[in-house]
Amino acid sequence: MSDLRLFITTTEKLSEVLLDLMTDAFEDDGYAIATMEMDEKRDIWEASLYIDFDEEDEMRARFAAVVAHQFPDATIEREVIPDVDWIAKSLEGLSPVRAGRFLVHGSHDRDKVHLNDIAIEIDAGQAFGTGHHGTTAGCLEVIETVMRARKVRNALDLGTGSGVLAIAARKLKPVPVLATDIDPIATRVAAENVKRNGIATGITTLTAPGFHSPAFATHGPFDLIIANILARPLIKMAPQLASHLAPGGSVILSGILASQRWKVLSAYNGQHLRHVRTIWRNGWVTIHLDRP
Ligand SMILES: C[S@@+](CC[C@H](N)C(=O)[O-])C[C@H]1O[C@@H](n2cnc3c(N)ncnc32)[C@H](O)[C@@H]1O
Repeated sequence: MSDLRLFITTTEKLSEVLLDLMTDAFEDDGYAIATMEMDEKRDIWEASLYIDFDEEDEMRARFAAVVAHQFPDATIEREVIPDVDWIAKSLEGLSPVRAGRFLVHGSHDRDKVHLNDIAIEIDAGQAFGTGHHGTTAGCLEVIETVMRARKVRNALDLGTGSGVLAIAARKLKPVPVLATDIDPIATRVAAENVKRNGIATGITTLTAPGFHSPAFATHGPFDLIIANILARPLIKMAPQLASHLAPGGSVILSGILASQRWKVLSAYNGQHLRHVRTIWRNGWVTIHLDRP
């Protein structure tokens, strides 16, 4: 388990350069690497390397050597990572989460919704997706950007979990949304959450592994495909996902660790999709691509 974080404070652009250098140097040794936005307005980012206490001297020297050429003036700072009680932490994940105009909140926080919020009510339960995870929040942010900027006539939320992203898309624009999950419990929870959010029609929930159902052909091709799963299945399903994307369509991928970003990007570039933007949150990335 990592106990210590060594990090360099930088800007968004330079954090990407640092991430590449760090990935090349440390990924094969199994070290966790992350870039995090600390202050959006002032463009302050941190590029971090997670290590054990007893290797601090050695790893600090390696880190300094890796960045020395391109960042000769970089200061390597350190932070001790406190022990976290993850069970307590997950139960505590009940405060509302803001991502763009979306506010994802539990039923006990209805009074926290402001006039201009697009509120999504999800209680922590048996399916993933209360908005607290960096991947969900990243997807919400990109959904808003895409649906405002592009002509989206229908959407697919693959790996819907609690249904949070499908609900978000439908609340932004009254387009048909197909929400699927490999797990029948998730599909049931998603359907309940759709109703609870006052959406009577427009979202179809379906249990299916990957693209294995004729429903994808019936409902597709899609102008927007959102898939917050994990890097490995996303890489594997790149050809199928691309084949269900309409011309000019957009794709939002998440569940990807920062260190896996290039592998996912190259799988989707291989399907002639173009990288538009990456959002980094707590070591996870959300990738927005489109079909030119
Ligand atoms: C990280 S959760 C994402 C939930 C929600 N979309 C969100 O963004 O918060 C991933 C979901 O994908 C589902 N999943 C995993 N592999 C899948 C597959 N091959 N096909 C469909 N769903 C899958 C899981 O059951 C889980 O509910």
